[in-house]
Amino acid sequence: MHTNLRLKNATLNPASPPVAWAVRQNDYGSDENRSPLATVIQDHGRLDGVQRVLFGSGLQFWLHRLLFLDALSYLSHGQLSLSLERWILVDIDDIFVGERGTRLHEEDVSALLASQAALQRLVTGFRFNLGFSAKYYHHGTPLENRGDDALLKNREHFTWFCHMWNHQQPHLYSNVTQLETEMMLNKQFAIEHGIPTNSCYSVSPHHSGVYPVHEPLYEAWRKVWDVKVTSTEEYPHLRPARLRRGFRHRGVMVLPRQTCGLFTHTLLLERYPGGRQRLDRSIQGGELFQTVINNPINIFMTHMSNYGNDRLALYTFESVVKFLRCWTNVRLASAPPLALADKYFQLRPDELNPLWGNPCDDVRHRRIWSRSKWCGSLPRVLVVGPQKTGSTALHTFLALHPALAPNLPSPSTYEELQFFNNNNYLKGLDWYLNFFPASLSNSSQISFEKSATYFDGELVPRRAHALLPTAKIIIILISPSKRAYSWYQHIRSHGDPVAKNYTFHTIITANDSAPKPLKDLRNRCLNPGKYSHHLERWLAEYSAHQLHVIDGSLLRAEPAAVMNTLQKFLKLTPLIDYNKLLKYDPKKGFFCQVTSGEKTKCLGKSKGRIYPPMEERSAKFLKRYYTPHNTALSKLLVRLGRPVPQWLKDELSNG
Ligand SMILES: Nc1ncnc2c1ncn2[C@@H]1O[C@H](COP(=O)(O)OS(=O)(=O)O)[C@@H](OP(=O)(O)O)[C@H]1O
Repeated sequence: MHTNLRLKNATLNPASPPVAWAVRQNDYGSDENRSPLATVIQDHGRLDGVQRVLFGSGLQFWLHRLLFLDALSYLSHGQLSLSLERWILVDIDDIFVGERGTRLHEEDVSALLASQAALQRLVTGFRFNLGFSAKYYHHGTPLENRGDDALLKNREHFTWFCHMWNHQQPHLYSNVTQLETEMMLNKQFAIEHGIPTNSCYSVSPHHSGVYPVHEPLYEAWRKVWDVKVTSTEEYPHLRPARLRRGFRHRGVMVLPRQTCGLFTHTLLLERYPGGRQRLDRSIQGGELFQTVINNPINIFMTHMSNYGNDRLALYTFESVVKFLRCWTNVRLASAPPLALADKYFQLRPDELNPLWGNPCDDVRHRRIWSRSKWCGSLPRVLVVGPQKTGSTALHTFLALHPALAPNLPSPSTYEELQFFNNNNYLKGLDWYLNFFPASLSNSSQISFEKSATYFDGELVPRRAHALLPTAKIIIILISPSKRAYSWYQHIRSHGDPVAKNYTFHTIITANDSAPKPLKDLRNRCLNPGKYSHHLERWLAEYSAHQLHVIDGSLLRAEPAAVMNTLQKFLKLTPLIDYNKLLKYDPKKGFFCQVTSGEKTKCLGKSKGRIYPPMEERSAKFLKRYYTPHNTALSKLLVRLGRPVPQWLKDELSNG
């Protein structure tokens, strides 16, 4: 079905009359596109009850894309519909910054106002949003300086936001005070010239400091300008554009910015890269048009110089808006950034929490990443737990290896950083990086981190993979029943009020009508032991060869053998003989680190506690409870070609 002709002659399904179909001839666009395009057919599905919309020529043709969206909405009875509301904000960046000879004259400002008035008739509430760097005010030719004055004279017709005073990239400043001082200069200028200072919006030259996050920028913005919203094309990456997202950090909402094809180097319509035809294609159904169709909220960045000369930007926006109004029913509107940010995160609340990537994994990000920071020392090994499986012992053993370096201890979370699983993550990447000093990245040591709560943390695998995609993940598994009991003893001895009030048996057997604190404790006690479920979540992010599963019973009984295998998995050199480093301590009942001579250094009292054995009825309950999970674990380990630990075989035996 490639032409109208064939389509006309086709009988889609003779037994299913009438077949409604639509034919459109592509009479729009260049000559090469003029051949008849077949097109879209609707099958009412009278024969088999399945309604269909069939496309004859793929989705390359822009109109077909619109029809495809309509078809989805139609066939799903509106359930797969996009709203027709489209929000547009056009930032004009670099006000006063442009080079001499490229800046606005008085007539350009008049044209800007006229164009804004024309756009306001098509886009409700439209106003150009002007970002200024005041250091360059009056730095043009005499005619251009009159252009600067015309902008200021008409200031109340526009909305305004601060850019950097001197257009300097914020990541080049390591000092908040310096940034604040320069922002204050811009603010002073705004106050003197009656420019409004309350938009709560700002952007940064070349996205510097916004993402990857430069903490001093966020701090100075908040202090000087009360910035609550910014925008960037860089989160998580520039490309692909359709995957750009927003996030919130330190109270600043970062919105994704879209590309409109206008840059500082695109000064003239007639010299547009690829020719005017290319820009027209983008406007008339192409990239720019599709961008507005695909994004409910569009923030476009343009530059002062796009509005001078032959006023490329005015042509672009007026044309695309007219085209959209002509060919679609979208309702175009504009609003100040703060209102747009609220709308954006109402639509996408799941994006509020950021997902930090490694700035060094993207060349563009590396360029706007402060020189005073580093990323080479980020951990390449994560010991993820779960809790009470011997993770502290393993951490101590790993730290004995000369090729490995643990993170610095945290004063607030002690030996564990607990970055990926809780609110420390929202403190930002710098917080985490500070535990892995830059000196590590120059040495031959590999850094590692152990936080035993990572294993079952819902968000952890995804967050860890975003930052450490090549890391090796180490998991220790012991009998989930024993783990649950050890955990109960652990929190009880830490004075947990619920654990103190209830027996282990009451907690594990609590049903869903039990009081909430009891149910919560039951879940925290039992859920980490659903090993296969959590392993699958890790496997959804990391490939199997990055995961190493340790049998916790072996770690306890034969740590040297376990460490030997682990060293090979981590490809560590030199291979260390742990038989020389560890020794069984009969008093402690565990292997401990050999210090001098016959002496050993063991873990503290909180590891290897003495507590009564588990009640028989609890052991029976847990064995039944964990059977489906243990069965799934056994199958999973076989599927991965990993050994099935003896404790797992025992748990699955009938005895
Ligand atoms: N070498 C050595 N020394 C001391 N303890 C050892 C060792 N090997 C394994 N274990 C077992 O580790 C249990 C504590 O596990 P974790 O370190 O993962 O606990 S925590 O989650 O970090 O709190 C701890 O659990 P409890 O016996 O219930 O205290 C020990 O059984």
